Amino acid sequence: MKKKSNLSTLIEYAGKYKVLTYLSWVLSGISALVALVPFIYIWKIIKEILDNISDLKNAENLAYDGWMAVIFSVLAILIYIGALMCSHLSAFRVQANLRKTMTHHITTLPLGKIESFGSGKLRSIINESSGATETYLAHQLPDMANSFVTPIALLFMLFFFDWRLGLLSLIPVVLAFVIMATMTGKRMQKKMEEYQNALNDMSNEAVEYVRGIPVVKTFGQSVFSFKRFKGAIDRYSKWAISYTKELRMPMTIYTMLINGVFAFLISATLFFTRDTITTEFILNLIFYIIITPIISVTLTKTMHATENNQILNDAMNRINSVLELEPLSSSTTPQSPKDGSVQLKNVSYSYDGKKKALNNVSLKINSGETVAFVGPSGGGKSTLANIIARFFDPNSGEVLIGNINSKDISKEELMNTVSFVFQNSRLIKGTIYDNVKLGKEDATKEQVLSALEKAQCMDIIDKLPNGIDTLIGTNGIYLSGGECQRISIARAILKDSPIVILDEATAFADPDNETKVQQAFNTLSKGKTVIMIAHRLSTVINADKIFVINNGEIAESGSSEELINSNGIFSSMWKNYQTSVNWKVKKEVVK
Ligand SMILES: Nc1ncnc2c1ncn2[C@@H]1O[C@H](COP(=O)(O)OP(=O)(O)OP(=O)(O)O)[C@@H](O)[C@H]1O
Repeated sequence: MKKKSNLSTLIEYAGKYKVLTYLSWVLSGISALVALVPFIYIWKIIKEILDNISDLKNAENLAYDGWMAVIFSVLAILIYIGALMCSHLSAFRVQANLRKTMTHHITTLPLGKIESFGSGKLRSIINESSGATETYLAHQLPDMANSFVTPIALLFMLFFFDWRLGLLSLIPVVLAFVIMATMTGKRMQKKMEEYQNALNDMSNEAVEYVRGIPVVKTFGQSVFSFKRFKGAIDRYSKWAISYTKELRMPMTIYTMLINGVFAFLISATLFFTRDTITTEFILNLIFYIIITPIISVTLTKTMHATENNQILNDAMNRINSVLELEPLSSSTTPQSPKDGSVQLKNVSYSYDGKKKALNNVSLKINSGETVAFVGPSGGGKSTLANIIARFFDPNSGEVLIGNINSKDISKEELMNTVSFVFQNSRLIKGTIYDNVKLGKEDATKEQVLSALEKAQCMDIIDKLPNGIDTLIGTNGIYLSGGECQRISIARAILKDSPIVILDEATAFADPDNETKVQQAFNTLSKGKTVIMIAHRLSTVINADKIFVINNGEIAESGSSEELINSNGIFSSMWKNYQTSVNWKVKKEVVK
């Protein structure tokens, strides 16, 4: 099947408004034609002046022709405005529909894929790339229709008035075209690509540099940290200098040819018509001198058309990179989980198709059990928890929630069955009430307050100016990491799902916060199946079962007592932990 061009794909997004896009081209083309009519009246004016040079009183039509030139100029502008109105109406539709399609598509994607893609990149594609399509459709396309019609009409006019002058004025234009082709060919497209890369590189390094400033300041590394940023600037400037040098000669010749058509015309015609010069010929010559600069304007617009197409292709490639992300499959005959158990059967997963983050993992967690995933950093604990919450589907194997394959449970029911409290909980920009109510749409204010109380959040509410109706994220009202996590726990308490996954924070700023988060966790966990991604061993000791995850596999499993006595990975982690606790205690005593 023939692949649709980016432009036709884009126009489809206008729906029934796409007719306006076509209309804008037609109007813009007509405006280009009408814009040439005043030149004919100018020709008539010059003719009348030359014919009546001895007594200008006889030139009776001067005022009429002058007015006609003005009327047609205004008419051309009005038609062009009409074209732009049509193109804008359609382009805004396209932009809005593209954004809607992309945001809707994002809601169907696995959460893990969105995280991997990067929220910054997604935001930039939704805003900027769709914005680029609006500029293209609203302005550049009608202009391109205009600059397509103008040269054809001009060509016709050039040959109509005097074919010899027409031919002469075309010589520099053809030469300019040849030079333009060398400047926009394949090699130059590659150069443009290099330019985009150098630019991206420089802006990435700039962001990294700014991000790293606190570390740089702390460690007094100002010169070294600037090195990479400077390297990117140097690479860009080297590219810019070589590009400019390469284009220096063709660009100079191009500009001279395109702007010097009139000079060429004068000298060439004077040379060829030394003996046979007539008034009519002078008239035509003046007319050609007036009209040929339009060629340069149109040609320059054509040159930009290539650049505009490149920008559109780049935007469409980015938009497609989002739309081509595969959504989560959903079952046509969804089933409900039978209980709060979790089972994995031979689950494997790889982020990049090469290295396995999980390798043939099988495990069973009974309803109501509290289990902990522990193990070295990068072992696969988070990946395992993400697969259970269906942030990803495994490459092979099955995940059963309440004895039902998670793919056969509707997305809504799965969300109601599994709660995930993240380590770095992010809150949405809204009131505390809005944030907690996300856990249960139809919750009453009393239920929200009770959840906040159970999650040890009352001290947070008390210090906020408007209590639970305080808008967070604005007016200098921000919460600490531990406070955000407690609000998220309140949300999970309100949701009251049978399975809870807790990604434990690695460190707390103060002991009071730590105790409160711990108490909130305990309340949330009551009567639930709890899966804890544990980063600190102190919290896992009471778990019913501990799974030690290493290199994407379950290296050991059992109760803390069994594992401590088995001389395996957990046992050595435990010994290290004990030593560090003793060390801390001794330090306290010495103080
Ligand atoms: N989004 C991602 N894209 C690519 N690779 C990833 C991604 N997330 C994790 N990985 C890789 O998968 C492997 C398992 O990582 P995972 O985060 O599951 O480990 P972890 O045990 O939770 O580590 P930590 O305790 O440091 O959080 C690691 O090799 C990691 O580099």
